[in-house]
Amino acid sequence: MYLVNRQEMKEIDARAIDQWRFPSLILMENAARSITEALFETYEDLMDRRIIVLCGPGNNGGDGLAVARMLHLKGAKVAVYIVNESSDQKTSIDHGVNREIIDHLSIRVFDIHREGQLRLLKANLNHCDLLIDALFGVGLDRPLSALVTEIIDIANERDLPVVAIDCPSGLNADNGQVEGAVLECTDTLALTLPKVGFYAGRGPDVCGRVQVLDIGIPSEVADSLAVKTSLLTAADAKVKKDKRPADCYKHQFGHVGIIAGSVGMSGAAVLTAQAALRTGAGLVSVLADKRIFHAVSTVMPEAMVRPVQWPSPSALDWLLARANVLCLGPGLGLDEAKEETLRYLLDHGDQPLVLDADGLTLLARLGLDGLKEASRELILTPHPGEFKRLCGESHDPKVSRLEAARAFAEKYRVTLVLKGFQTVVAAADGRAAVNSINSPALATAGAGDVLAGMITALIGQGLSPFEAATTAVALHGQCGRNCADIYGEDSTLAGDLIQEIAKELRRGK
Ligand SMILES: NC(=O)C1=CN([C@@H]2O[C@H](COP(=O)(O)OP(=O)(O)OC[C@H]3O[C@@H](n4cnc5c(N)ncnc54)[C@H](OP(=O)(O)O)[C@@H]3O)[C@@H](O)[C@H]2O)[C@@H](O)CC1
Ligand SMILES: [K+]
Repeated sequence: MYLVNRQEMKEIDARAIDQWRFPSLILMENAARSITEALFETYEDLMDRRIIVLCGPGNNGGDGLAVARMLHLKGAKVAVYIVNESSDQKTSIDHGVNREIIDHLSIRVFDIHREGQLRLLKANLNHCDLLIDALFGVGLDRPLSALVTEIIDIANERDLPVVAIDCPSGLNADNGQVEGAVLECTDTLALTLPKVGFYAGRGPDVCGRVQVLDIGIPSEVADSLAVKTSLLTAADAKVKKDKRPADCYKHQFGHVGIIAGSVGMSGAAVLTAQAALRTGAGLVSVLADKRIFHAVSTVMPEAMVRPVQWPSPSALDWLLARANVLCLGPGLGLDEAKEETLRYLLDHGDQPLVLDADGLTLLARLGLDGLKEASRELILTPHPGEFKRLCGESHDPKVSRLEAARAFAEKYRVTLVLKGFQTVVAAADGRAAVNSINSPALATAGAGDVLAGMITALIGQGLSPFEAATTAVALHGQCGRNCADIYGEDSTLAGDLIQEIAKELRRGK
């Protein structure tokens, strides 16, 4: 699903109106109907609640007025407060139309133009059971005024359920930043598409549950725009590849080469390889330090494990001659021999290479300058600490994770998987995706090794690095959610995730 910024959303609305000839009032009416339906679905006792709709002067406020009308006509208890402090009390055209309609109904409508008029709102908020936020949507383009800030502060103090129409007021839909105040919402009902700001900065704290509502704009309108950002949802956890033919053989499904594990970290090699096998890799070869060879090979009879004394160009040549994709790093260690191993691999072979964990620390030591000229596709999977190390001096904590990941991937011509809550995947061509399939169960040792194995296996089966990374990230998140249900968030093991890969892949067929 596309994830849009303000400009893109406005452009989609404008094209729907100008090129697809949808009257904007019809879109507003559709929006209000979808929002009203969602409210009834989300709050079963909606008819018993005392509802306040806070409206701003623009179309977001117009949505609020139309929703208030629909709720009122269904018999709900609604009061409307319209906040408009512009000197001439100007409103958008569609806001004006909806205001006229509502003025002919028996709904209580109050105008607030200045601070002295807040007394009634304050009193009514004490007896309110649901607040609908229609102050500002994607049109918020400057810091909030003192009046609006005060209203938002008063509402936040009440600890009420708050439903945002399109976007929580005060949240910058481009980057999740907040200047001054933001209305803390229980639910955000996003119109047409989710906004980038929900998944950046303060967004995740203030949006609550996000639902995306259809308001009748055909999907072709968004397709006609070159939107480069997407949101990974459950639909992305399905592997987009053909069903295996009846007469298939293992060499059709890729040969994954893994360089991982060290004394004390043999499990990292095992988890990476098992995850690759469960994700459909036809063959998996592991180069493992000879001191952990037995530990790795005995628990994993399905993989080909070669004992190695690092550094070993001959072992790497052996792997390069066989594997069609490589993964280096999980539990590998950081000694000189490993540095030499990575250097050798960067200079030899043309298979896509996934660098994870220690592989990334080694890369940071070697320096990133050569990456742009690399003869192979590189996929880097850092957690925030490793990313900071990779960026070095250029790391800017003020830049959002999404934009930092996108800039890095473009600059170094790599696919970047910036892990964490709402993992970001970015491609060298500027595309990026944010994952919404999260689970605290994934915060466990070895979960990253599993993800690295999954990404590598999917590349081995022919998916592009970006496709493989986005699919694996969503699938991994879904496995985390399944494990949280089965074992609980606290007790999930990385190995449990691997069992879930099998169930999810079967389900996705
Ligand atoms: N277009 C469509 O087809 C559809 C749009 N839809 C809905 O419209 C929303 C976008 O509507 P929008 O563009 O009117 O912007 P909106 O979020 O209401 O805010 C702009 C207003 O607020 C004002 N203002 C801004 N910042 C301010 C501040 N800090 N402090 C005070 N005032 C401030 C600004 O004032 P101005 O700059 O004009 O002086 C203007 O009056 C969108 O999120 C969705 O909900 C749906 O109905 C579906 C169809
Ligand atoms: K809003």
